[in-house]
Amino acid sequence: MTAGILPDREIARLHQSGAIASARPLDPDQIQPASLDLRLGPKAYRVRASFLPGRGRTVAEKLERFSMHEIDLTVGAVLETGCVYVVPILESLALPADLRAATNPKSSTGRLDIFTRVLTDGAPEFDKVAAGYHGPLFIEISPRTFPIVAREGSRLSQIRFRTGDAVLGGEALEALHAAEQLTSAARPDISNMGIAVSIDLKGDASGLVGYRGKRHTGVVDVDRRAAHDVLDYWEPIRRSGTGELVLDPDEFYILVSEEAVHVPPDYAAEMTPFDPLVGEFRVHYAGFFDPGFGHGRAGGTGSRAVLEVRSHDVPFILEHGQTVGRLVYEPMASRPDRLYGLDLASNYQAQGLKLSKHFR
Ligand SMILES: Nc1ccn([C@H]2C[C@H](O)[C@@H](COP(=O)(O)OP(=O)(O)OP(=O)(O)O)O2)c(=O)n1
Repeated sequence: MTAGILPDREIARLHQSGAIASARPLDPDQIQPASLDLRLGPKAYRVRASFLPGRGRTVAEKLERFSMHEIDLTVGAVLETGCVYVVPILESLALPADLRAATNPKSSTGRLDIFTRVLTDGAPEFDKVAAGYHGPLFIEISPRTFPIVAREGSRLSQIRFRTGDAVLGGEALEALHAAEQLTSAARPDISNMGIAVSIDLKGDASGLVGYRGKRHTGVVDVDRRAAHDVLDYWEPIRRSGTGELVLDPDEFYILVSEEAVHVPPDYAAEMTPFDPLVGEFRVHYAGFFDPGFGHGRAGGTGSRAVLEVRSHDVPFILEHGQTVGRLVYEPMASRPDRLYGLDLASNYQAQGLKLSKHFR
């Protein structure tokens, strides 16, 4: 198979062959152009603290030691901020030896500041699924800003499957940018680490720059769209005279990229946080960008990247145009049948500054 990220059709094939098994039939829109959404199983475990199983150990073994309480998700339950939960996922894997995977919170999950990571048996790291992995998947969930309601079947994270190592280096990325214009920056900073994405602090015509999460709000139901009023959960942030924004330590911000970004149909991208050694702040969740995101023929012209930003330990002054992340591009093993924004109920195509789909 050609090196790269597996498209929708190949993910469906993995499901048919049993390499992706599920306790329930897949939801009709669960397979995305370059990823599969993972669904919560019927039970959550409230654990004392986050953990990794480590080599040779199963997550179930560790849950026996660290679980404080079991929660029934068949009827839905509130997951509180500051608490850590582990939930067995409905899908499990029996990957062929040449296929590995990576997981990531869905964009909607990152925008709600729900910290999630996926665990596999024997894993020394979060969010990486070893080539040829056979076994269950578990998700660790820790809501940071808003308490949430989740239930069996809720989709908080997603998985991408890849073969080989085909991430584009600096020169290949320069060539792709010359052919396809990956960001709207006049002279983008391109390196082996990806193409730079910077922050917009000028805002829209009304001067709106972003949002800061409120504290002590009501719950957000992760399965309900346009169900919550923005101002009950978010404080709008307006442009300042100087074009700076001081990030309060441990507050959560939704901001937007200065550049429009573009993922051509034969590629997928991933945003990586800006090197935190350079600053005390970081784009917190970043995430997967689908083939077709921001693509003109898929109705995406002008799509910006949404940036979930936090400062740690000290207040940090962000300035307009500062680099906050990098988009790393990787070819698809073959072109997906469906692109983001085309034939899909895509929530964020052609977005500007956009909160998650749960708000109206
Ligand atoms: N920091 C990020 C991460 C992603 N995206 C964009 C690019 C993705 O292609 C798109 C959708 O991402 P997900 O599939 O993760 O999001 P959801 O599944 O929540 O949304 P949808 O229902 O639209 O697929 O959001 C973004 O603007 N900013």
